[in-house]
Amino acid sequence: MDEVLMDEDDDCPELVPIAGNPLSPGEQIPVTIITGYLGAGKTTLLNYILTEQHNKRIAVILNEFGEGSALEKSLAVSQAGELYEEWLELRNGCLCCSVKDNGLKAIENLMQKKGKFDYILLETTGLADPGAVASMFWVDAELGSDIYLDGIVTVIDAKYAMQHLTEEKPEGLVNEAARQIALADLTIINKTDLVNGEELNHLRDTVRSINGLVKILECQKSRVDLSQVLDLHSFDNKDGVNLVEKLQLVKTTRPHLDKSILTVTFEVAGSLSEDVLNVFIQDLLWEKAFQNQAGLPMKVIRLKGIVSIAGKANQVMLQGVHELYELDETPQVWGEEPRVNRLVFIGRNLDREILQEQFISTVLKVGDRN
Ligand SMILES: Nc1nc2c(ncn2[C@@H]2O[C@H](COP(=O)(O)OP(=O)(O)OP(=O)(O)O)[C@@H](O)[C@H]2O)c(=O)[nH]1
Ligand SMILES: [Zn+2]
Repeated sequence: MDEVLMDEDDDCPELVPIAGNPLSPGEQIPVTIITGYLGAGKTTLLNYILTEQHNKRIAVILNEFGEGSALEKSLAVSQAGELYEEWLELRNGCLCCSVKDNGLKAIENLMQKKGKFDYILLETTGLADPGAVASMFWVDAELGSDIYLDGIVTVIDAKYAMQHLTEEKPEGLVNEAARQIALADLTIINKTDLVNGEELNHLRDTVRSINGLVKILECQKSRVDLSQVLDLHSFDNKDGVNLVEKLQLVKTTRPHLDKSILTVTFEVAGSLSEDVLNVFIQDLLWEKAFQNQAGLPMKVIRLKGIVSIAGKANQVMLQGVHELYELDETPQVWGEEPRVNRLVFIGRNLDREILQEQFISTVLKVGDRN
């Protein structure tokens, strides 16, 4: 086991070099964020992935507030069934905060010195907002990092999830368990041994009512098919699945819980001016300018879409997490059929009709329909 030393004069932990292949430039490594409420089964999932037979060299970052020094974070690397462990020493003990300063850099340094990982899994603490962690990796990838965000996986405790989801929060505060589901690209309902079929159905319906986009797996002891967890490509379009087809299957949901998060989706034909589309998104995400019928501001947690930009032959993908969003041209070319913008919003106080009207009046008013 090698020590990772923190140089007092340096923001970045210094890592003890170990022989390995240096990272070849331009090759990006996926990171999957594993989130979920306290005790849901995140660590069980990571341990399962580390010990399961696979041909990937997976680095796992456990972000636990354990006993003992909160300044040490374990970084486990599994290769060909063998487990290596590294320690990341983080200045303020919280990976969510320190990833930004030095954690990410530490991972990159570790790869430079120890050789490339094929995959990184990062467990966030039970109460962390995965959106904040996700945003960092996302922004960093844009800046030419070696790492890209593959997806957010939320582990759900079959027995206690409903209790967590229905917990009353002070006005204005988001229920953390619901937020973790809203942000998920994949949810794993774990501990199905502790509930009956009826309870499981109710939980599944509730998860679906929050996030109309998410894939749901069910298991015990976090034993899931790894091919369903890794390489989701949730933030890019390299999974080979046509996003248009995927988004077409999404339905606007009815909230199961009071004041809860829900999914809203609509489609509008025509092509948009990119500038005006930016105005709409910024009004929604940054200015919180749109209100529902009760006069409450719409708050979007996750946003996904395919839009048609006037003058562009290719489809453009829209992705958003909290206030961060991105428009990205895809390799997919629009066909002969009329172009349709398809958007999916997950958040609070969302009203499909009002949102669609706002979209039409902001974005299509400039008369550049084709
Ligand atoms: N009955 C039952 N218990 C499980 C199952 N999966 C995990 N557990 C247990 O649930 C407890 C919590 O599991 P962890 O994997 O530590 O959960 P975690 O999400 O990492 O927890 P924190 O890091 O504390 O938030 C452990 O005692 C596990 O053994 C399951 O499918 N059924
Ligand atoms: Zn854990």
